[in-house]
Amino acid sequence: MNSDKDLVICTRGLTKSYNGRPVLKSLDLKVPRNSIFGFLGPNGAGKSTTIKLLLGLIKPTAGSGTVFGLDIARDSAEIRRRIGYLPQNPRYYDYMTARETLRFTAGFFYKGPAELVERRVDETLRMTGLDDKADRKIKGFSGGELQRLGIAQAQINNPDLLILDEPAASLDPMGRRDVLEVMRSLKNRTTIFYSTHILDDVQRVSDTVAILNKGTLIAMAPIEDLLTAREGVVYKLVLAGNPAGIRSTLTTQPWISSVTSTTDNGHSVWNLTITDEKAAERQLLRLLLRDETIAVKEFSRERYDLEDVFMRFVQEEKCNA
Ligand SMILES: Nc1ncnc2c1ncn2[C@@H]1O[C@H](COP(=O)(O)OP(=O)(O)OP(=O)(O)O)[C@@H](O)[C@H]1O
Repeated sequence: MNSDKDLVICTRGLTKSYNGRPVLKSLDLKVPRNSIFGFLGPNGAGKSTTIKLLLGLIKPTAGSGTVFGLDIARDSAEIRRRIGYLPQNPRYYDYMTARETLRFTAGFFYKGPAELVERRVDETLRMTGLDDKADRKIKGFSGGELQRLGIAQAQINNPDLLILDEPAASLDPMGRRDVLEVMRSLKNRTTIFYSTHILDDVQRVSDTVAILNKGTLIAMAPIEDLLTAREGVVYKLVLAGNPAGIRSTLTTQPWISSVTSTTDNGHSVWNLTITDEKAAERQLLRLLLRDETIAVKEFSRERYDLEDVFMRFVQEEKCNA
């Protein structure tokens, strides 16, 4: 696990209530430096509330938090100075061009001689793929272009942390792909904390994910761990021939915890749950190929879809409620 100095955001017991109704319940969030951290949850889960607390725009009812080690209640002005923020519904002056908009933003957040500012505006337009639209009025921009402009604005002062509230929610597949691509390309420059209710986006772009449901954090882990750790790694095999011999060989391997089987079109379809992945990589295929009474039709390592993981966590929450 990360030590606190590797964390850009760290909250402890962070809680927010409105009129006595808790909408965020004792949140312990740890966001590692240089991660693309997907903050996932359905509508109303408390994602925007968390972001507003981190930015110091609202005060916690209980608990505390730090961003860059600075206290979110006490040092919010300093925190905001070092953050780039894209709100859920950004507003633009649509009579301006993209370049004029970024110059305007730079006037507030990027200090330096005019030449340097101009260079930064150019660089930011390039980074967000807007260089060929730089001098067009925003009025005709697509949703995806507007969101990229929003990321460009948030990025103008080279922030140490970008906070994006639902950056791709309202976009069509092309717009979403472009926005996710821009986020991916910024990974080595900054930490990105973004909220979303779209599982697919998290799976495509994040390296770490936290799942929030009804104000409660129900999971937080590197995405790979979340996708594999719940039941161990599963290999799927489709075999032709007589599998009796290989079955008894496999069930005695200490690195296989279970074998379930069905038949499909006369073939045996097996799911093997693996407890030691390295041992499986070394031995499994070799054991199968050694058995001449079977033919291996299919051999694959199954990945859980984040949607499965999410649904399972949410189900468990309901059961524990
Ligand atoms: N100022 C407020 N007064 C009362 N309730 C509020 C206030 N702001 C937010 N809430 C409630 O807090 C809950 C969490 O809202 P929040 O906006 O944080 O959710 P979210 O996860 O960002 O959802 P969405 O994706 O729909 O924006 C909701 O039930 C919302 O109605």
